[in-house]
Amino acid sequence: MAASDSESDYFDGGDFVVPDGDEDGQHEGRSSKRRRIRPPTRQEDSDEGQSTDAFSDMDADLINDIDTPVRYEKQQARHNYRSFIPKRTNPSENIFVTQLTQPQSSPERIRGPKWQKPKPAPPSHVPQVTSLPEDKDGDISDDFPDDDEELRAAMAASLESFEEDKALRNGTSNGHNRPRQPTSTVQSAAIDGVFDLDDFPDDVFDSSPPAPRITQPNQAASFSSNHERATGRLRQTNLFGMVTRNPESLQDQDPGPPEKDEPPTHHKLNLDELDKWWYPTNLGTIRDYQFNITQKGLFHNLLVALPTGLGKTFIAATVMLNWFRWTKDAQIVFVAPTKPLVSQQVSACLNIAGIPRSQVTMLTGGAPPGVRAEEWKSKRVFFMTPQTMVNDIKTGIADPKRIVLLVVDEAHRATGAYSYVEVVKQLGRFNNSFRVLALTATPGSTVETVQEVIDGLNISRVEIRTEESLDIRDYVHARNIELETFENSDEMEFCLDLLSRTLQPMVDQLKTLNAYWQRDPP
Ligand SMILES: Nc1ncnc2c1ncn2[C@@H]1O[C@H](COP(=O)(O)OP(=O)(O)OP(=O)(O)O)[C@@H](O)[C@H]1O
Repeated sequence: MAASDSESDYFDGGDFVVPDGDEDGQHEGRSSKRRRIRPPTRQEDSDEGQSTDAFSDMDADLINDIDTPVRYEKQQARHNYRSFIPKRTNPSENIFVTQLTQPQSSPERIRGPKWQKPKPAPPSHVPQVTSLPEDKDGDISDDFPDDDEELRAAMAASLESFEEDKALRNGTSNGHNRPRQPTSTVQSAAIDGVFDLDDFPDDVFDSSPPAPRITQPNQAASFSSNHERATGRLRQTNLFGMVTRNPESLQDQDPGPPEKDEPPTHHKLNLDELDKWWYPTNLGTIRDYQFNITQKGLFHNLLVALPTGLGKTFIAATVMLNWFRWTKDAQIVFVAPTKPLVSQQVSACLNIAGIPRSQVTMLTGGAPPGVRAEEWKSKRVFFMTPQTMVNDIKTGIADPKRIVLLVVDEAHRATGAYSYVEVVKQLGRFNNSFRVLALTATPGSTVETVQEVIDGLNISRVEIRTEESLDIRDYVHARNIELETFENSDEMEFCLDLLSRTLQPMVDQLKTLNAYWQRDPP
């Protein structure tokens, strides 16, 4: 497989290219795919409105840093981005691939070598075998491992194709009209072992892609003449005349998923931004796994299972930034299970991505409904708990049709009747055009639990990495765990006993309500 093929597979079908020069070579393997572009100007963000004070829970430094136009401009200047422009309009297929270092392929495709005895060629193509040595009974000599007519036919076709290749490369013929060598001569050469290495295509000994295409000798010949003339490329065959895989030959056997026939989204799209997506580079090195997962998250309802500390928030912030830019007034909601987590994620996201502060708010149940209603009308990015979100949808404060992206933190909680599931259910009732990005470090201990999360959040694709995954190994720090066991002192035991006795009446009460099953307090 050519290097460019591998790379395009790696980048999800080579969908993203740099439109013009200014290549940035600082990240290996990406020089032709990415370029640094200028940060957004004030003009570009001019429709973002004014900042408000509804963000009272936020980090004071953060607010100081971004709450005035001048400071915001400075903050934007600090952000660096690269933009990626899809070559195709339908950049990725619905194929489940979790290890992006492998080429994308349908899961049902047979991998590894596959060999099938060639079927006999039709009579008109069956070569003469007059030159094959025979013993006195007319049988083929034992010098040949197999006396199979089909095998000889295959070998003849294979040799024929080498001749075609040679003729093509010498430019003496187009391979289609060239005068045919008498078959018996070709076979004699095979028997005498007089192959010229120059006759082999350059890539004939390259390691082949997994499953060679099974082609009949006569098919190989016709493939050669049509395909090679069409593409100007040589094909790779093995000694049995089978054509090995190449991207063109895959098309007829791996059509991919059917085209989706979806109605267009009701969200107002920002046509100027639709042809590219942005990837912040202000954190430093581009990490391949983050880049690949982010790209998937933009186009699929994605469950990301990534160990702690590997930058799930960065992925979320980048997906949010792009949906923010792609749409004109659609809303983005980031839900986290607790208020402290929500607050932490606001700061982290705003520090990473260049979403304008004036469009962001954090809504908690503590804010009066009037304030919340006002925020839902005027802001585009919301950080909140799922319970608040459900309430706001049910009370009509939030318009579920305006939501274009839902980011779910600690997504493993999305089971049973947890509010995450309810949020997705409520959104789905009114809105058939919203993306879900679910983040977790611990997707679940059983397949059933993970499936429940997938079902509960309408997930269509999963990206899982463990600490052993190849593409994250460089970023996982070795842990040195030292275990020390301490005995409780008498004083501690006394306190525990007192606490236990205090809790006992409540535990008994819970037991009678069938809400707790143990005899003693935990
Ligand atoms: N590409 C990157 N380059 C440098 N630092 C990064 C990059 N991505 C993330 N980080 C940093 O790694 C740290 C952990 O990131 P983050 O909190 O997003 O991880 P997480 O996976 O969300 O963790 P948790 O599971 O605890 O929520 C942060 O300090 C963040 O700034």
